[in-house]
Amino acid sequence: MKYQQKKDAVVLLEDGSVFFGKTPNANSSEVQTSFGEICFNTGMTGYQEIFTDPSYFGQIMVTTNAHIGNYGTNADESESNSPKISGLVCKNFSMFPSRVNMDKSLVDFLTESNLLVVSDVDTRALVEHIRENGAMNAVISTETNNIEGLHAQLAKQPSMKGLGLANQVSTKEIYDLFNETDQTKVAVLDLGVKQNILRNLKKRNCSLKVFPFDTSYEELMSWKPDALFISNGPGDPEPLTNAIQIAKKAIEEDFPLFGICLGQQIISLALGIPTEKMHHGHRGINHPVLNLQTGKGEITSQNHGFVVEKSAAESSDLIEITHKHLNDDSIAGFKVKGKPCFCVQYHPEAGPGPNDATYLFDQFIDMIQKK
Ligand SMILES: NC(=O)CC[C@H](N)C(=O)O
Repeated sequence: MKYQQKKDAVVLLEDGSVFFGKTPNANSSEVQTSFGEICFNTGMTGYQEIFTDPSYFGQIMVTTNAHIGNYGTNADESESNSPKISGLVCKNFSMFPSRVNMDKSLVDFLTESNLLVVSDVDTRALVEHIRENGAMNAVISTETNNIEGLHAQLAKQPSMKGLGLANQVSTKEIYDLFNETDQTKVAVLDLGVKQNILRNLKKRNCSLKVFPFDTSYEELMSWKPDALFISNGPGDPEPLTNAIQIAKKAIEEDFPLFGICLGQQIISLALGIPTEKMHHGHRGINHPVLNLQTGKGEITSQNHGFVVEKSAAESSDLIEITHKHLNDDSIAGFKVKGKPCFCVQYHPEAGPGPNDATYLFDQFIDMIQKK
């Protein structure tokens, strides 16, 4: 058998808390260790989309759904070319997946990318701990007898606050996604873009050119796009000065601009409205949002650990807040007054998650056509 016996493993948090589990995929003769910021996702399904979402780069994912891996993986369902999390912590990890259209087991999918899985963890206690004590760095390891040594190494890891990570996940080369029937040229600034965003734009007859995170505004414009899109992505938005400059120029020049998640944070910083680190973030597929323009609720997919500073957003006369998160009243979306520019903190593309908010892509196309 390819994977023999489960080996003991540990989840150690920055505050010294220790949770024990087993790993189904560590090489039995080697020690394996991985660092990252610990976070949890409450989605009951969609683990492959979550693990391959580039916004999770640098994070160890705890899944609250008790069964992970039971429907395997399928190459068509990835949000990028490989898993992007730093490691997985779960309760029950299935070694015997079953689904008609799966092409690989989750254990193979993750092991091929050298990703450590720690299962059999009391994830309810772990999640409660993160909820109460906030986001922090953690290490997962098969080195269960060296807690002190691991803790010393963990103390040297950088904090997620202040960390720019788009350079780790953005495309290295410019690439095109064209359709015969394409009508609208959209330049995508790739800070870690999810495939489902590109699919949603293509579905609406957009010709896309995807640019690396450090492309200049002038180079983006030299393609003569009709609009600009700033993507989701990992890390703190604040160090992404080039992206912030691009948003600033687009807004100044009345150039159509749409941003999702990290994209919203970048647009906010471009307007001088600061962002801040949240206590433990929003990550799941049933986050309720109120659309303040229609008065309707939307159930949304979310994945963010930073947020636009609420008091600064509310007192800014540059923006109109269009969406609010119904759990904590945080800023879920805004538009820039008098400019063809809007953004949301959540994921209208879903992947995974509900499709309540896909109208935002239509709104983007309408905005471009009006312009
Ligand atoms: N999904 C995203 O774009 C996340 C944005 C940012 N990295 C955050 O955690 O808030």
